[in-house]
Amino acid sequence: MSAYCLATYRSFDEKADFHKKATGIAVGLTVGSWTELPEAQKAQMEKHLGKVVYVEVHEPGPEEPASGRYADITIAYPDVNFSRDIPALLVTVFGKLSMDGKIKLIDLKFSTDFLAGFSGPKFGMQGVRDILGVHDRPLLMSIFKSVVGYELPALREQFYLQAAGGVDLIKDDEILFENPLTPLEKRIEICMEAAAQASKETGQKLLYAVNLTGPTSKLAAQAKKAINAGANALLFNVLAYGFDVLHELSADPEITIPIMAHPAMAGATYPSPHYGISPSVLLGKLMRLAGADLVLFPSPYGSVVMPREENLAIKHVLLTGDLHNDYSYNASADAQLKLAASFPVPSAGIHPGLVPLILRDFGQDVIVNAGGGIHGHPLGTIAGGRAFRQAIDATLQGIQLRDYAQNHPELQSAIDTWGIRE
Ligand SMILES: CSCCC(=O)C(=O)COP(=O)(O)O
Repeated sequence: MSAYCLATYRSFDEKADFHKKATGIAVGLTVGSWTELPEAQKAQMEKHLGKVVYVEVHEPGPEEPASGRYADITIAYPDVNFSRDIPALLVTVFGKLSMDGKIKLIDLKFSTDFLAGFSGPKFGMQGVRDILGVHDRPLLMSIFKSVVGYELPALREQFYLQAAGGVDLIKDDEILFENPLTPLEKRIEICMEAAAQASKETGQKLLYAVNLTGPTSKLAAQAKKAINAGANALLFNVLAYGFDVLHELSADPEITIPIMAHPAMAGATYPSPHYGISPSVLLGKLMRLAGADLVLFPSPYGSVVMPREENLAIKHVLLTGDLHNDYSYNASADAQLKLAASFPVPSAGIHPGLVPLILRDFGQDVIVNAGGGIHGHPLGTIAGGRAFRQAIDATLQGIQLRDYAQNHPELQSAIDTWGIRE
C-alpha cells in the first residue's frame, strides 16, 4: 500500500463549496490537474494524486456571524511526492496554500515511512532526568535576564545566584548572541565554574543551555566547539533557523548534549484562528519530530498567554501523542519508531503563585521556568529559586501555598509580591 502523510486544515468561507475546495487542494498540491488528463496518463499519475480523506462543514448557527462558517478538511499526500524532510513536507502541504485565503493548518500526521527518516530527541524527557538524577518532581529552570552589554564577571555572578537557589537548569537569554563581551567559549567556562561552585553547596547537578547562534552553515561546528568547552546543553531558536537545521543538529552523532528549543518568532505563525499553523503542530509535533529534547512555549497562566486547550494539546503531542497516521499505518514498523518524549516547558511571566496551576495541568512531567519570577524576587535571585522550589514541594505534598509559606519566608515574600492564582 502507498504511504501517505495527512494534513488537516480549517478553512473559513461564507459561501464556498468545501468539498470542491478539498478536491482542489488534493489535486492542486499534488498532480496539478486531474480531470483533464488522458486515461493513460491518469494510470501513471494515480500514485502521486492527493486524496480527500474527510470534509466536515461547520454551518454557523442563527446567533453566529456568516464569517464563522468553516470546514475541517483532511488531505492525504502520497510520500512518493516529497523527500523525507520537514521542509519538503511543509512546502507540499502548506506552501502556496498558506497564502490562499483564510486557512489554517491544524494537524499533521506522518506515515511510517516518513517517520523512519527521524530519530527524534536524542535524550528526551527521560534522558534529561537521568543526567540530572531527578525523577520524582518537576524540574525548575531559570533564565538569564539583562545580560546584553554585561561582562563575564557580572554574568558569572548572575549564573551563580540562579544556581545557588536550587534550579536544575539555567538557559541563556535567547537574545544573547556571539559577542565580544561574553563569547561562547568564555561564557561556558565561567558559567560551568559557577555551576560547580553552586553544586558543592546545593548537592544538585545542573544543565546550562548556552545559546547556539551564528550563520547556519557554521552551527554544527559551533555546537561542537561549545561541547569541547564544557557545555552540557544547547539553546536553539528553531523557528528563526528552520526545523531542518534542528533535525540536522539533533541527528549529528557528535552533538552529545540535549537541545532546548526556544519558540522565538512562533507568534508570527500560530495565534490567528484563521491563518498559520496551530501550536500543537508548530511547537509540538514538528519540534519533537525534529529532535528537540526540551520545548519552551507560552503558558496559559503568565504574561504571554496561550489558551489552555492549546497548551494541553502541545503537552499531549510532546509527551505521548503518536505522530503516525492511521491511513497507511504499519503497526510492526511503527512500533520501532516510538520517538522519545520532549520535555514541555510552559513559560513567560511565571511566578511561584502559578506553580499549583502548572502542576494541575502538567503533573510532574514539566519544567517550571522563570526569568523575572526568579530575578525579581524582593529578597534576591537565590531567594527567587528557593521560593519556586518551596512552591513545588508544597504542591507535591498537597499543601496550600499560603500554609506552606508560613514557615518559608522566600515563598511568603513571593506570594506577597505576585499573589497566588487559583
Ligand atoms: C514565550 S516562551 C519563552 C520564555 C522566555 O524565554 C523568557 O525569557 C521568559 O521570561 P520571563 O521573565 O517572562 O519568565
